[in-house]
Amino acid sequence: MDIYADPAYAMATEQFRVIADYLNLDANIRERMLHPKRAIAVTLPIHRDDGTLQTYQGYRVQHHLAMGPTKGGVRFHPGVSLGEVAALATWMSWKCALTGLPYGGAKGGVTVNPRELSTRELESLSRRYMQEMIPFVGPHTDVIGPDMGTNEQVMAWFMDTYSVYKGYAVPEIVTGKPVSIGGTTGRREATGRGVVYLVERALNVLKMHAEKCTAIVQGFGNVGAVTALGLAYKDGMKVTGISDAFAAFYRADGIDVHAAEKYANEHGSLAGFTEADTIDPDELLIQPCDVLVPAAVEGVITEKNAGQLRCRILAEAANGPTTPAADRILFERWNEIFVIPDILCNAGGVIVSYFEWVQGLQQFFWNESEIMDKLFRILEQAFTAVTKRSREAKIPHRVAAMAIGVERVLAAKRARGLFP
Ligand SMILES: NC(=O)C1=CN([C@@H]2O[C@H](COP(=O)(O)OP(=O)(O)OC[C@H]3O[C@@H](n4cnc5c(N)ncnc54)[C@H](OP(=O)(O)O)[C@@H]3O)[C@@H](O)[C@H]2O)C=CC1
Ligand SMILES: O=C(O)CCC(=O)C(=O)O
Repeated sequence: MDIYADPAYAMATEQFRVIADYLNLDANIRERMLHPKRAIAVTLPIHRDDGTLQTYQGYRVQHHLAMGPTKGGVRFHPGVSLGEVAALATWMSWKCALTGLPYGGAKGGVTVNPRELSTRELESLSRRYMQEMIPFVGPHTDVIGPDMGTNEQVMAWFMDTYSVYKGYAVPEIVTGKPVSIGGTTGRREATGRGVVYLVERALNVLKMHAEKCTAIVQGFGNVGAVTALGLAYKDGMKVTGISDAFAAFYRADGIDVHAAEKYANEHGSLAGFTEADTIDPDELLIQPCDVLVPAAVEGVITEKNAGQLRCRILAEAANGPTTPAADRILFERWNEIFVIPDILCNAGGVIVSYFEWVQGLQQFFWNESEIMDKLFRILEQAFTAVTKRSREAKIPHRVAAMAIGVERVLAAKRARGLFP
């Protein structure tokens, strides 16, 4: 659809076409399954600290409503567009269905560089975004969570704005919020810990030993940093490469990831980190390693570099890191590169968000080991289902993962009589 014209939406559309062909879906069903149910675009005016009024563009896309409320994060990033948000919402649908969560997919975003805002400006923007969304979201309609550029504090402002409007605390409107206001233990680390768990499962299938492996992680935010720390200090891997939006680093003998984390926390980015050599960010992705983890933006594995990747496992922690053209190359290399597709690889975040929502609705809280046990059980089921389907049908992991998700959404829509 033209209103969603964007490279990310073109990717989501093309990926869906591959699955629809594989599942032999007829044309009417394809249309009905792919296009988002609702798209909301809002203008967000805020007063800057210098007294000027500035407007930002915000979005929320709710992909389908057949299985429960919609669910997904809100992204604050300069590259946000309606089409990107629609793509991310679509991927959320397949991810939630693959992992058995009772949700349709959603995503939100604001076209802004949050680094350019003061804390007061960021609070104003976050509150205004939630104010504009109040008619369209709710604990049983659409449940908001974090994504790139947003964090626990932003979730707390969202929750407070919604609760003040309602007149009572509604923690279950938002997940990824601080534990002090009804957040869950384990959400902050959930996505990265899920990535680490799935990498361990892939190593197990490939009969590889973590302590003999090297890893490169692109992106050093919530997901990338937790993943790099887990691979290094839980699994004993040598992390030879890391990067963020400002700089990329490589060290064949291994990077001290704790030192990098400390540096990034103190300086706001990895730029200027001296305990590894700088490297061109594009070159970083094609260095030899056992595990490559893109954990930043979409479309970084392309037809240009897919043939040059020298990893054994590609763990897609980011949403949509691999373009369809790159995918075709990876399909040909599927005996060389074990792909953990994004909708499986980064599902730990939304799974623990689901636990947070359930705990909020019940006002009954679980401890961290209960959360992690339940998280790993769901990831294990999804990993087993994807690899089994792939093995039996001789299809790549992404096709298997998406096919399971799409089939489940289709089954729900059929059961409700949404198709004639
Ligand atoms: N947070 C979550 O729970 C979930 C996140 N995801 C996905 O994981 C990915 C990362 O999200 P998250 O960690 O939350 O986001 P954060 O905002 O916490 O971190 C993003 C990281 O990516 C870096 N980055 C941005 N652009 C580039 C680039 N072009 N090259 C290299 N690094 C870059 C940022 O650098 P800098 O800080 O310098 O800007 C930052 O280190 C996204 O695709 C997101 O959709 C998926 C599931 C759940
Ligand atoms: O926890 C959430 O709802 C956000 C998760 C998310 O946005 C994602 O999985 O991409």
